[in-house]
Amino acid sequence: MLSFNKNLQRLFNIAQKTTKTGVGLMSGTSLDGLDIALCSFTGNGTQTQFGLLQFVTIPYPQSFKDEVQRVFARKMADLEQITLLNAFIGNYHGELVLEALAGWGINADTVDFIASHGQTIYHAPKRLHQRADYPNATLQIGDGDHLAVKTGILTISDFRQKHIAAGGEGAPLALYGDVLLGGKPGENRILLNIGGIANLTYLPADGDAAKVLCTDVGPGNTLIDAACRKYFNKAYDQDSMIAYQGNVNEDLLRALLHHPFFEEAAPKTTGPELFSLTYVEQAQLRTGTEHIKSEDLVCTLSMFTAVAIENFIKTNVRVDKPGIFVSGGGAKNLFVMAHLKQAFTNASIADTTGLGIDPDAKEAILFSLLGNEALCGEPVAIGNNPAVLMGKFSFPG
Ligand SMILES: Nc1ncnc2c1ncn2[C@@H]1O[C@H](COP(=O)(O)OP(=O)(O)OP(=O)(O)O)[C@@H](O)[C@H]1O
Ligand SMILES: CC(=O)N[C@H]1[C@@H]2OC[C@@H](O2)[C@@H](O)[C@@H]1O[C@H](C)C(=O)O
Repeated sequence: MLSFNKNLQRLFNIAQKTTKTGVGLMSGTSLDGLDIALCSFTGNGTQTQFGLLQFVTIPYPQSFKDEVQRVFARKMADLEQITLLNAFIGNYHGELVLEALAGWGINADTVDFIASHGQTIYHAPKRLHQRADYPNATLQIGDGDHLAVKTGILTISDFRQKHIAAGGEGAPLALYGDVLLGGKPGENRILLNIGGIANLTYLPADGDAAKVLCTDVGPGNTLIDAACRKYFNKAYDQDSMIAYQGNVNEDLLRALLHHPFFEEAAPKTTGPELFSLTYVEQAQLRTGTEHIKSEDLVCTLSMFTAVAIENFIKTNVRVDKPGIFVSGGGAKNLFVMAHLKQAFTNASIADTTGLGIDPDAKEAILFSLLGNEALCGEPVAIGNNPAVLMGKFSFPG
């Protein structure tokens, strides 16, 4: 009798289950913590029935953030540190999953799969590295084998490489989930995620997948957070309290908005490799605004995020009365949200709660959904994005 690896038998059994339970993990560019979403899935593709069973963000200790910051978005970094972190993060994320499951009173044996994004440490689309002989590239660490062995749960990880191999920039992957969960016939919708970087998916009212647009649009919270860390020793500008104490410096704002990224055709991606404090300091030097008050700097950076989003939507998504649904930590940035509401008086703007999606959980849900597709889906053609199933399988035993 033909015998084969037990892991493959287990994989086959999970893929055939009518309803699957999956854990989605997202550790974003803000480095605030690990988002953990426990979801149930029946079916796949546009027929997916999905439920968010539990969600938690487990904050990272400062010591861990400091260790990741040593290599995060840096052109020059310590190769040993990257190697150590790759194993460490995989194992650490496994521990955090076990902690979350224990907190929910859920036995790990009842979970069919983990879908893990890992931690992006460098994102290098060709538009950034500009080296003709090299492809688009991106690197997420926190190896899936460590998660699988730590938790005993089948783990699917490293989703972005297939996207690049098939012609994409490795991001944003949000569209694969947004199309399945967020579209509504008869409504033009924009699903805007304001994380470290801001990205959006435009879902047209006629449901035409060819017209769907998903792209990064510019900085989200990354510059605001970096300035808060440097000048106020705070992780972020809670409820925009600092921004509201300052004024926008119009010269600096104009200089910040002056970069070829904003003129490039979508879809396009970016990251803190470009939008860093170095970018801001160069703009300050050009405009002689190095000595403005720190409150004015945070206020101007908040306006930069808001205006970059406004400009993108007004130039590229010219539809009447769109419904704009915001997710990510930036949905709580009062200053940015107030500007968007003022800029789009003909649109309805709310967070994604109205879609039945917890705004903080959206990206973790996305990865659980991509995991479900990796197990039992079909490649879907959306806009000019690669029609591929993404993710690599790691077995516990
Ligand atoms: N109450 C609040 N007021 C203002 N900003 C907030 C608030 N709560 C969260 N944020 C912002 O949201 C950020 C975290 O957002 P989120 O978790 O969506 O980022 P991420 O998932 O790491 O990013 P990305 O999607 O780019 O990978 C914080 O760093 C902070 O800037
Ligand atoms: C390389 C990378 O990690 N990109 C992230 C980042 O955070 C927001 C934006 O930049 C987006 O392009 C992407 O994440 C989301 C989950 C995505 O792929 O849709």
